[in-house]
Amino acid sequence: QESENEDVADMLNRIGDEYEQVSSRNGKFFFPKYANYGAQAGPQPYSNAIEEFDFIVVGSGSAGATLATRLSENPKWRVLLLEVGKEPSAITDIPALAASFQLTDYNWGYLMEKQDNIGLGMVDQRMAWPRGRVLGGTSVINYMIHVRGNRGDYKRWKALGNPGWGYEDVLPYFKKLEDYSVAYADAGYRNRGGPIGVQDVSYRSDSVHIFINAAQEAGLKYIDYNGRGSLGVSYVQASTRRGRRCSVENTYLRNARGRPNLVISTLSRVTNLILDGTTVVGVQYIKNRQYHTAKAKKEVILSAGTFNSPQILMLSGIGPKTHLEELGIPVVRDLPVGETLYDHLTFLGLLFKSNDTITINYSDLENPRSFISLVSNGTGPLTSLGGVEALAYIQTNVSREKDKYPDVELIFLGGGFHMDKGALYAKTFRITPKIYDALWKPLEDEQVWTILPMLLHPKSKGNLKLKSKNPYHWPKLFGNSFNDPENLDMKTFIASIREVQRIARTPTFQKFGTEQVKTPIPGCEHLVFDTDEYWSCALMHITGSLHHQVGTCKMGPANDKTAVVDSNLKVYGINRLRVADCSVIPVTLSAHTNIPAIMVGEKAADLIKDEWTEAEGRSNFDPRRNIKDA
Ligand SMILES: Cc1cc2nc3c(=O)[nH]c(=O)nc-3n(C[C@H](O)[C@H](O)[C@H](O)COP(=O)(O)OP(=O)(O)OC[C@H]3O[C@@H](n4cnc5c(N)ncnc54)[C@H](O)[C@@H]3O)c2cc1C
Repeated sequence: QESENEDVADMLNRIGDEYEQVSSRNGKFFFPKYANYGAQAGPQPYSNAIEEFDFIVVGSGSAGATLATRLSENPKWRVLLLEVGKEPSAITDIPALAASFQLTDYNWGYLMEKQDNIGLGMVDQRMAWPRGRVLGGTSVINYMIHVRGNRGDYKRWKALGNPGWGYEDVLPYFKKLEDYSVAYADAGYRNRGGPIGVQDVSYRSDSVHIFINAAQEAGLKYIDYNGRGSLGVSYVQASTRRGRRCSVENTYLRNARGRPNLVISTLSRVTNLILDGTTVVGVQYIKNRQYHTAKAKKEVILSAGTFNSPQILMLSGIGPKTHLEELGIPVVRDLPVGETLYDHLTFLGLLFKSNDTITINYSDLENPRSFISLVSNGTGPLTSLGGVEALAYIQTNVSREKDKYPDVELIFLGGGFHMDKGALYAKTFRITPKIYDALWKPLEDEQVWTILPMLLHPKSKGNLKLKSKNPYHWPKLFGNSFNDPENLDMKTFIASIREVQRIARTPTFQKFGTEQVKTPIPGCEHLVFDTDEYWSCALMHITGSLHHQVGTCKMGPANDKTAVVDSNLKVYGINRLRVADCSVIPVTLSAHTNIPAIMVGEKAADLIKDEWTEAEGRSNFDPRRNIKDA
């Protein structure tokens, strides 16, 4: 089911789908025709009052909630935050349950389009591309791995022609957002007192200590990967406080909610921008099956995420001309929206057995005492980030970088998909029952740990297109993975598998009888295990996404034909419109993307405050004060 509410979708389809200019008491607006059908049954075109705000932020995820919180620090500005999802529940704060929220309606449930050389071991050959649809967005359903990325990532970002986005520019925001308490920290790069807690995970299996020692024995340095450099190994750092999730909802937003100038509207789906020529004057959204209009005196900022910000732009006539014309959407501005999409892929089948009891004991999670430890002192098995215990950043021998720069992240799990007997983890990755039964089922009672190698800088580039002009239809998401002309993505994966094998062969691991699981993956049995050909086949079957898609509203200078926004996050050729979320990130990052998205939200707030405070004339109000409560 590609539309999450067929009822409304059908109704919208019945109404017809021409676009037209609509006059209202507030002037002439550009609406899809189906927005203006007051005589028919169903949603009405307007709620009674058209409310007016200074700023409208669309989407309350990692970037949007951060931005709305910071903008509403100015009591003179009225800010509207629109979110299609509902409120999260206290259960989402429990780190060990992270994976389970993907199977709830807190997840949009997007799927990558079928491709013939990847996802062969996944249901319908389609990879899961989950996204949070809840107040707080994906920060409410993610795994809470706290990573900023490598200095070199931001060097590349700036070098593409984006002043203000180099490492020295963004570091103050990474510091501002955090409140760290990890034991091993590169103190000059860290900060206390920000909204997002950063902790070590209190619960660790024996296997993670062994991994950390073995990785060092194999030559990796122990590091604070959020410090000056990120090549090396470390216990995972978690976006938690007292062992519980720090989302942007329960940190930034929850403290800002009492402000009379911040209006938060959940269950509100923005369908399109309202344009007066090429100036954005507001948005149209559906709430309670009724159309509403909100006007923005200053700006609209799209923070609907990598899939939905480009969707809203295109539904509003801002996007690739030919594509919009194919769908019958009148073109307001021809821009390469959706034409860049990078993702982080991971190989799911690198499993190692031990003859000693060293891995996570899954039944600890179900023990009532674990719940008591979490509630009473924020410790215990339930603080585990869904089994993620350590990270290592490596540069494989096929990397073409001259500088020291990681090309793969190794994610250490002190367990694996076998732990829940196929009930959850394998399902979230859409592994077919045939593959689960062959590879993981025989391991259900064994001591098994897993390494997920994550390709940091894929050479393949995907894209996003609209399926139709119906706002309830999912956009089409093309990963286009493993399609780089030199096959470097596949080669880097294979090189990383060799590195992991080297770590597993260290005396430290061998003391525990460590042995790679050699069960052939169904579909690859005809190949000799552990040859490059075997791993290529395995990669085509069980490589999954780690959900770090970026780039669909790419930032770049005016002469960059792939750019949608400039370095101030402004959409080219359109007035009073910015995008602030992962979609603007123009490069692959050596990071998971929650913390970079919050950084984008923080920086967007300062860009906007600077511009409008200047315009309004400076007053005693200091828009950059670092409020204590948020
Ligand atoms: C399962 C999973 C695990 C992850 N684990 C980690 C991790 O451990 N560490 C990490 O750093 N990153 C992780 N990530 C990635 C990271 O969480 C996301 O990249 C980041 O949160 C995205 O932030 P964003 O602001 O771009 O968008 P989002 O946080 O996705 O926010 C977009 C918001 O806009 C809303 N929206 C969309 N369309 C509309 C509309 N039309 N009208 C109104 N509202 C709308 C959405 O419902 C959503 O709330 C994970 C992602 C997933 C899916």
